[in-house]
Amino acid sequence: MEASVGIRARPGAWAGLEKPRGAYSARVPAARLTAEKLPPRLALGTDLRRSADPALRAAKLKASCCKKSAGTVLKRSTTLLMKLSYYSDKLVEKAVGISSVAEIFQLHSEAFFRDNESEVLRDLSSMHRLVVATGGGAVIRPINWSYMKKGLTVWLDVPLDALARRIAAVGTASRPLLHQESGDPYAKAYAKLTSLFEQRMDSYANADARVSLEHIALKQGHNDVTILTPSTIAIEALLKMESFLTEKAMVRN
Ligand SMILES: Nc1ncnc2c1ncn2[C@@H]1O[C@H](COP(=O)(O)OP(=O)(O)OP(=O)(O)O)[C@@H](O)[C@H]1O
Ligand SMILES: O=C(O)C1=C[C@@H](O)[C@@H](O)[C@H](O)C1
Repeated sequence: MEASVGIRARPGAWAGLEKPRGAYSARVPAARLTAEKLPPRLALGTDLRRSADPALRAAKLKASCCKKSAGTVLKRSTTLLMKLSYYSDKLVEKAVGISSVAEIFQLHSEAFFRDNESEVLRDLSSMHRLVVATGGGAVIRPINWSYMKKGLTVWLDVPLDALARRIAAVGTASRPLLHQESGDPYAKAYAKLTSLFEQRMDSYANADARVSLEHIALKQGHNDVTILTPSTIAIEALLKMESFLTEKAMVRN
């Protein structure tokens, strides 16, 4: 996850959640964004097709900017609307017949990976009712936006420090654009993520909705993005998508 929108949002996409999952329940402050407090049409498991909101009813909801966990939650949360969720990196691996992105970069090249990534996104763009978590670099090719914009795009905006900590904790071997043989893994990952983000931030800003983990944490009264759960992030993504659709409908009318 060198990058993250594509909804991998910033390089590194979403989340510094490297701690054991069991630890969260004790540490997570009571979330303000609970399913009960959501408008009924966005409550988890609700059939969005019956929504009173025509924009939501009509939406072919395709969130191409969520990462794997948030994407999975989004799919589960909208079971009746979404049928499938995909992670484009995995589809590229499958298409190429090589089991890791790192190896694809090594045996072929970044350009070869990007060509395959574009083909995967093109194929997904003709499908309906799915959630796609893209690789973080998917944002850099304008053609990919023409595919991703067939649906709703969401930028999961994760602080670079949280991304660097998570990456340093698990190692950079699987992340070809971040991998360094020597040096402090956190410092190297942070420096590289920063330069990638500088190159890509205008592209991430093309997303229809931005979900800032910093903002969610602040709403919950703290500043630790590492304790936000995929469900909390997915709920915020649904709310942001709803706002986007509402504003779009208002402009149209
Ligand atoms: N249900 C969960 N509860 C808490 N943390 C989780 C949960 N699911 C995943 N995580 C953690 O959230 C972080 C982000 O996971 P995820 O795989 O979605 O991110 P990603 O950006 O797709 O990752 P990568 O870029 O490495 O492919 C990981 O550290 C993962 O361990
Ligand atoms: O940010 C990037 O450019 C990348 C992110 C990963 O998901 C992979 O798609 C690949 O490692 C490139």
